[in-house]
Amino acid sequence: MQTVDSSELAILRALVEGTVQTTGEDFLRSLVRNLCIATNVANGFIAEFTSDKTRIRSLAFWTNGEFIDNQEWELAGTPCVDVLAGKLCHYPSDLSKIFPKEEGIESYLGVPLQDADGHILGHLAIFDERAMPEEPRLLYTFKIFAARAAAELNRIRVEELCRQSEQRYKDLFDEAPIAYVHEDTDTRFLAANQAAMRILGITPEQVPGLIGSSFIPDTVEAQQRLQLALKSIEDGTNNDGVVLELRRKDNGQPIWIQWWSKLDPSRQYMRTMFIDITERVLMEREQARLQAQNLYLQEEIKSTHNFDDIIGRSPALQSLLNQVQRVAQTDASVLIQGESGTGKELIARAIHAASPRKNRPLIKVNCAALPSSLIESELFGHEKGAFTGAISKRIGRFELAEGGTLFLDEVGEIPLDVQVKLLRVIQEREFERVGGQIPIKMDVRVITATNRNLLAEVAEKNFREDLFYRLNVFPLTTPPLRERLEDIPLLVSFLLGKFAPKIGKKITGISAQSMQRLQSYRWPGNIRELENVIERAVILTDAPILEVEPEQLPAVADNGEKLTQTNDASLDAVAKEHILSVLEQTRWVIEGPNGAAQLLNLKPSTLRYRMQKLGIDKTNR
Ligand SMILES: Nc1ncnc2c1ncn2[C@@H]1O[C@H](COP(=O)(O)OP(=O)(O)OP(=O)(O)O)[C@@H](O)[C@H]1O
Repeated sequence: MQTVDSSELAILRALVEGTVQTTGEDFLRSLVRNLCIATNVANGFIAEFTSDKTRIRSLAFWTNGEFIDNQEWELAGTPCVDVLAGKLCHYPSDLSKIFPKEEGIESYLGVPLQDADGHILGHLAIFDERAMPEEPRLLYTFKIFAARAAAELNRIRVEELCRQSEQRYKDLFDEAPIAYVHEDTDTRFLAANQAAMRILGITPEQVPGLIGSSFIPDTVEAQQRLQLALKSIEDGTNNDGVVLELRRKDNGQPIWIQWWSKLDPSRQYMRTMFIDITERVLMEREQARLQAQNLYLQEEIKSTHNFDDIIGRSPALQSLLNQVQRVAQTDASVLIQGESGTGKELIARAIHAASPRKNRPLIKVNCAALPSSLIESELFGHEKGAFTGAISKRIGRFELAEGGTLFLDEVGEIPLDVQVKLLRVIQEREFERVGGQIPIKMDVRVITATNRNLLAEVAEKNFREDLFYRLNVFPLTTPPLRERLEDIPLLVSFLLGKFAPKIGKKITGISAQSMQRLQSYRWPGNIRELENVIERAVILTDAPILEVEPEQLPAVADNGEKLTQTNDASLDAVAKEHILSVLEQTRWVIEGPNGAAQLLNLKPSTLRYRMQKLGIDKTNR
């Protein structure tokens, strides 16, 4: 055993030097050892009580100049019982007589270690085989050591509580279903929880230093949203969270989040929370698509209320219908060529109706009725702000036709730049909205029709050859009416059944002479013209047997072209004259307050379509 420096200073030095450098277990060992040296007692220990307070467990144990392993022992029958009761307890001699269990031990000095609230944290004790007289210096020294020991135990306990609470917070942060990110004020990531990493498609290694704004795609709309979001954070008005569009880091997939961000009181970093609302946004998009489709289909029902069966038994028509039946079962692109009014649209609808897509919509785009600048956005839709006038997002016809068929009528009118895009879309089966960057997958069958000679347009470089072959996988030609004159009686009876009740006339048939007249006419306007002639005759007739007078059929040149007649009274001719005179009057201005469309009370697109149909072109004047 070491000799003791008896001065108070030496004791305090032993205490300070023995414990100042260390914490935790080392501190406790050093404290016990120095306590024994300072008090000149052979044995000492610091211990804690088990949670049921029946046993005692040492944290540091010094015996005769060395540490021994920590141990646990029964409390009952030892002087430690008094210590647990919160008392300092000193047995200067004869300890083993009072506590027979402590055989060979003569003296004992123990004290409870308490926190500021009086809770017992542990127990410090020294004991010896020699007597331990009750000297003030001994008690004084002992109490100083005890105070330090209590402070350290308290510190250890608080540290443990902090560690547990931090762990709880970390678990909560990590495993919360809501995404948490700590970012510095430049949106550089400091930490991200598991939900955030899962939503953003990043790994823990990628987190430090990632820039939050790098998740935002470079589209007008997404960037605008970000600016609005940042502003609302600055103004403190983002209480409901802002919706942001992001791209996942791992696969570039678009995601939408509802985002809250707040500057930490330290102003060093931002506490950001978000939830994944991609599913909701996609559902809303689908809902918008369905609403637009619904609207389109309602219009469609109105405009096709006269849609009826295909009438005719001529071999030319029957062979066409045979091909329709066959091609309908496939997904092949079909190009229907034929003169105006021969029933191309009817055939397109028949293909759709006989195809496996029949329960999905057939969406029609009349490419001639649209100004070329709008065709692209009509077909593919556009994002808000994609171009001047794109005030809100628009869903294109390809999207409306999802799962069904898109019928591009007058496909020869599509401008060359849109032809390139159309070709790519048909090849890759995906497209982007104008001004958008998200590729939209599509499952759409494309049927096209034209009354132009598309091959000649290809030769003239007005139509892309590659697109022509893409569209013309299965070519169909609708025969002109003059090549199936034998269908005229059937068509006439069908048309009488259609118009007479509508106009309110009782007509039972047509005179043989009139029928003969109809069958010897060349029908340059085909069935549409026949419809017009019959409708007009029904209006004019009062008898139950319909008469078609020679003057009701415009004279036709040998090549099938209508002869220009000064007294041409057909509806088309009258309409053409009227439109021409209005156009002259507006100096060929179509749109705007003084445009021809306004004067004729038509939509500009409808007027353009009619002009095209009637062959009205400024360059021919
Ligand atoms: N075989 C037929 N039976 C009954 N009606 C027909 C038949 N073919 C065409 N029609 C009618 O003739 C009119 C013109 O047909 P449709 O619009 O399909 O022709 P189109 O070739 O597409 O014309 P355009 O090239 O001018 O667009 C429609 O009212 C249609 O119902």
